[in-house]
Amino acid sequence: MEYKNPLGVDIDLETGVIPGAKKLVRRLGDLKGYFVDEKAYEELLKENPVVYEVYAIEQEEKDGDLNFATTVLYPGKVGKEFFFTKGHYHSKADRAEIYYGIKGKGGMLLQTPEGKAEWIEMRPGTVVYVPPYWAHRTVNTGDEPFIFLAIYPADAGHDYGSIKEKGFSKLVIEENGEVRVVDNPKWKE
Ligand SMILES: O=P(O)(O)OC[C@H]1O[C@H](O)[C@H](O)[C@@H](O)[C@@H]1O
Ligand SMILES: [Fe+2]
Repeated sequence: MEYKNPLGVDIDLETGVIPGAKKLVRRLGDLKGYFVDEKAYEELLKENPVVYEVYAIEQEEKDGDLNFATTVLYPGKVGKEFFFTKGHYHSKADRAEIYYGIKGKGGMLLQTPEGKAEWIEMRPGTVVYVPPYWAHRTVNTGDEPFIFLAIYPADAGHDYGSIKEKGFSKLVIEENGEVRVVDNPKWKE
């Protein structure tokens, strides 16, 4: 039997950086078609800001193993809609996930394949359980970076297709200075 080495790393709780992790950067340009207000999207695209960064420690895609990653989701809006992560189902759809809020303010939109949506607020210390089969997207509803940790099965994979095409049935927007979760007018069943 060949054993893997255990690993301990310290997440920088101010910046979300995991030393030695693989860094992924997603700019607004990587999120084409994701926001409802296309005019506001094109306007902000001139600056093409970084929307989020992911620091991941990933293992081979094997049953039984675990990956973990921090995400630094920057504050901002496209029209009324707060910045969010793409959102995905797992390729192995029955794989669950755990999120843990580290810094800032936001939440998670979850959705079943039938379009039933849930919104869970997250702040530092919040643990969110993502059950099998639910798509999940995080949203920054504050004015500082929203940083969280996620732990997920190494063989879960990311299935972006249906969210990219259809979006979530709910939007998280700012209206009169308040955070609102409203029906998505462009949602396609
Ligand atoms: O992949 P996205 O939907 O863009 O979300 C960004 C990332 O958020 C978390 O860190 C998850 O653990 C990652 O698996 C995911 O890739
Ligand atoms: Fe996931």
